[in-house]
Amino acid sequence: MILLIDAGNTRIKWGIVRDGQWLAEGALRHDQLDQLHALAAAHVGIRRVFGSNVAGLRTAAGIAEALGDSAPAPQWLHSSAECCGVRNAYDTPAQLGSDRWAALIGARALQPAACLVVNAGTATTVDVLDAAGTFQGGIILPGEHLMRRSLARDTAQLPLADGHYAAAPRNTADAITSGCRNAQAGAVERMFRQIAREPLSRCLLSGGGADALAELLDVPFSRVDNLVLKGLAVVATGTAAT
Ligand SMILES: Nc1ncnc2c1ncn2[C@@H]1O[C@H](COP(=O)(O)OP(=O)(O)O)[C@@H](O)[C@H]1O
Ligand SMILES: CC(C)(COP(=O)(O)O)[C@@H](O)C(=O)NCCC(=O)O
Ligand SMILES: [K+]
Repeated sequence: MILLIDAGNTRIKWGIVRDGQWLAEGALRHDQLDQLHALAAAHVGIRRVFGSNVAGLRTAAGIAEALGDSAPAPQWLHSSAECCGVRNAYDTPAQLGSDRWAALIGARALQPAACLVVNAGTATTVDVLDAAGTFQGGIILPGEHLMRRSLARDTAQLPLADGHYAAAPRNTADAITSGCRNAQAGAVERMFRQIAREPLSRCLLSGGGADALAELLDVPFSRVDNLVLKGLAVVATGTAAT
């Protein structure tokens, strides 16, 4: 049994796999890390803890401390030039966020064709994976919530809006929500042009903001829950868990 952890800037996602099957999955806020101990203790036989952490050294230390003696010490994925059939063309491969790297590896295992790997979290990342399995590059933009928060923080008149999406918004809250969501969808649709002509090409959409984004997208896509965890399972076990 393996405990997999995807520590992002907003939430810590976790999953437990045994013999290629998911036994349980969930998510914690950063102030709920202490729950990890009970979680690990409830699954007797965890032989490895493997994760991606883009939330800083304090989070890594907090996770290790919270697990305590309930599980082995966590090991963390580092982005590299090649892993599980995926090649990393980043100028400095190790600089790529390990969550992006895990998601690319998970995507390749799910879909052996050109694909756009979209992770809509605190930040939104949109990464181009070609048909040969090479990560060609990708973009980072603020996620929808972060966009909305930045408008509230750095303008005099704009509130922290929780409006509805509209094609032609007629009030401030809807204008902000729709603008930020259009920015997300527009970025994905523009990046998709790079692979649109490839056979069977599509987007794989994951992350806390994926459902909102999916409602708007005008390109072929599949929703995949916890793609980062799925990629971590591939790295840890050599195959995709189901
Ligand atoms: N209903 C929603 N609509 C749009 N975005 C959402 C929604 N719910 C959550 N999110 C986004 O999902 C993020 C949290 O998702 P998650 O994938 O766990 O992020 P991270 O990996 O950065 O911790 C939030 O910061 C927010 O941007
Ligand atoms: C882009 C990210 C902030 C996304 O983090 P998240 O929104 O999932 O919390 C993270 O992948 C990161 O810190 N990357 C390092 C820089 C890079 O990938 O180039
Ligand atoms: K992300």
